[in-house]
Amino acid sequence: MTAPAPLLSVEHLTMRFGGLLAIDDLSLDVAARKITGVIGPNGAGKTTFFNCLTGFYKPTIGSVRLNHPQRGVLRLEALASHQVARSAQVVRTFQNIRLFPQMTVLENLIVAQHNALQHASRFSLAGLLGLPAYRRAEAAAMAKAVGWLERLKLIEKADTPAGALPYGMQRRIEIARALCVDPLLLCLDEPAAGLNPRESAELNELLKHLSRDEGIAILLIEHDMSVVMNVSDHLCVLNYGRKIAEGTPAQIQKDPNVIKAYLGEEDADEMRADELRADEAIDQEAVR
Ligand SMILES: Nc1ncnc2c1ncn2[C@@H]1O[C@H](COP(=O)(O)OP(=O)(O)OP(=O)(O)O)[C@@H](O)[C@H]1O
Repeated sequence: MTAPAPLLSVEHLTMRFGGLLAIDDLSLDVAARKITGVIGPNGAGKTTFFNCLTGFYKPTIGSVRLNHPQRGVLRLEALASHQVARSAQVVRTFQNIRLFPQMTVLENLIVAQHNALQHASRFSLAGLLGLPAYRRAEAAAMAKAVGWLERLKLIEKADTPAGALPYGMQRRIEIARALCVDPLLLCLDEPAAGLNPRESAELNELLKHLSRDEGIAILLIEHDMSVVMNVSDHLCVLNYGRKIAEGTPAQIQKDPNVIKAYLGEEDADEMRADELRADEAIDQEAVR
């Protein structure tokens, strides 16, 4: 049986800022309906990678092809950021929370759908006159927002200003807002940052639900290993802009290049020596 075509194919992606090579010849496939984690030490190029995928940066070299089920192959590197979200249905969240804090949770989710509403209003006239097409689009936007708030267990907070809610809940609202754009691929930049262990565990469940039950592919940048190792189907490790390893979480955890990148050469040697000593101790114990 042949493997299904990847949802996203990144080929030879390179991003240069003057003399700095932030992404260095990166190639990576992202599977549909799966969670792909992108990890690496600070400054490895993870956010730059997201910026190249989502139209915020034009890569210096390389291509990013999305296999859209209805629209065929789309070249993301040639699209502006609003087209990446609207036409390619590749949606992202940011490291820092970007909700409208004075608006209610529900309003934040409605605003995310302004493109659909703008179209239905034919850029204001139909909206001003309250024509049926606009009213239908408004009702659909409301139903979608309420649906996601229910599924993400946020419905009780629908009328609360987003800025008044705890940090972990605001992170969840950001994900709910991104879901209102019907993503095929959801790119999450450190969604566990600032969460306590209980909130991180809830995030794990949510991400698994979105990929397994809702069929949404997720690209996940995350430093919190309790999240990324738990939920990822596949991992890509970057260091100084280069891919240094790729595989399942179990493979990545024992990859010597990854251990070296995170711990440094000396600490990695020390860790290997500790492991050898522990193995020897077990062998001696077995002989006795
Ligand atoms: N707009 C920019 N102009 C110049 N250099 C940049 C720009 N954006 C990122 N960089 C540099 O590119 C490199 C990669 O940065 P990036 O933010 O992608 O790393 P990261 O892996 O996301 O790091 P962190 O985990 O700390 O968020 C860094 O050296 C950073 O200083």
